[in-house]
Amino acid sequence: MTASRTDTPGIVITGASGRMGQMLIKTVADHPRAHLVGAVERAGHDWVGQDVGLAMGGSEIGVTVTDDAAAAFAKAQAVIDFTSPAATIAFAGLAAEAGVVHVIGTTGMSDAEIAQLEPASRQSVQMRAGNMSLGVNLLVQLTKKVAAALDEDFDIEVIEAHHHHKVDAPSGTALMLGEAAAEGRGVVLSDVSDSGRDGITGARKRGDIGFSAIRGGDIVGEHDVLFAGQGERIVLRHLATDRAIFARGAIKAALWGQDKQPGQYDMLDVLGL
Ligand SMILES: NC(=O)C1=CN([C@@H]2O[C@H](COP(=O)(O)OP(=O)(O)OC[C@H]3O[C@@H](n4cnc5c(N)ncnc54)[C@H](O)[C@@H]3O)[C@@H](O)[C@H]2O)C=CC1
Ligand SMILES: O=C(O)C1=N[C@H](C(=O)O)C[C@H](O)C1
Repeated sequence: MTASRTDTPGIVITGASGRMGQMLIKTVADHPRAHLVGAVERAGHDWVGQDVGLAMGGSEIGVTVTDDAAAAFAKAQAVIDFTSPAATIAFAGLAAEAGVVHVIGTTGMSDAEIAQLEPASRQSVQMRAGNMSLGVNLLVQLTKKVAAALDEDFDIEVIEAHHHHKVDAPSGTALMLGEAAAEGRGVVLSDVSDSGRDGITGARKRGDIGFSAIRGGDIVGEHDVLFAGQGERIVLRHLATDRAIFARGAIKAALWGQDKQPGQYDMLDVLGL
């Protein structure tokens, strides 16, 4: 990791010791147009008080891990947050108070939890996406187009696979793809969503959008959108093999948000898709 220019936007990473936290710290520290100003972990975590570079097993980078998010945010222009729903709701309020861009990658949020983010977005730029990669966001647009072109003779199924540590299902990406398919078809996802099939489920209902989740090993993230018709199938697929794709997208969003008005945005806004 090299020192980045300090005249570039300063970024705080929350959940610093996590899989995404560590990837983000490396990617920000090496980024030519951003620099790391803070690393936040939950109170009581053994990284708190340590230099984040040393805690990650590398060389010192001069940023001490803290559990004082408000103090860290006060020194930053953007916060990149891949943590948990409860932490993200708290960070949204703190980001609004500090007036910094809040990039949210956390998934597994209920509709009620998502609604709790809105008040903060009146005072800060909030960019939230279940997947920050260019490839998945392109796939979202392709899914919408294919779903709009086909009728209900084609059954839509979203199939995802992730590592065995993942705690939420369907994945945030699967839900983005399901929403895109529903939008293309002109229906509301919650009216047609079918997930967690088990036992005597009855025949598949025409028009449903199904979800299946695989969990195993170190799979970074794989998503198929299957359009299954009579005598033919179309499969749109994205395979993530490196978490760097999510980190690069999150930093792009943090930089993009610097001159935007407060409000809620997604990765399609950032990428102009
Ligand atoms: N939107 C996207 O592109 C992507 C989203 N994700 C999502 O990001 C989230 C995190 O994923 P991972 O890094 O794999 O999980 P992880 O479990 O490895 O890391 C989460 C980190 O957040 C920390 N944390 C929890 N509460 C906290 C608090 N109050 N203050 C500070 N830190 C706190 C934990 O201690 C942990 O270090 C998940 O919801 C996952 O689905 C993951 C990859 C890509
Ligand atoms: O938890 C993960 O790892 C991932 N989560 C996101 C999701 O829920 O879709 C994005 C990516 O697939 C990795």
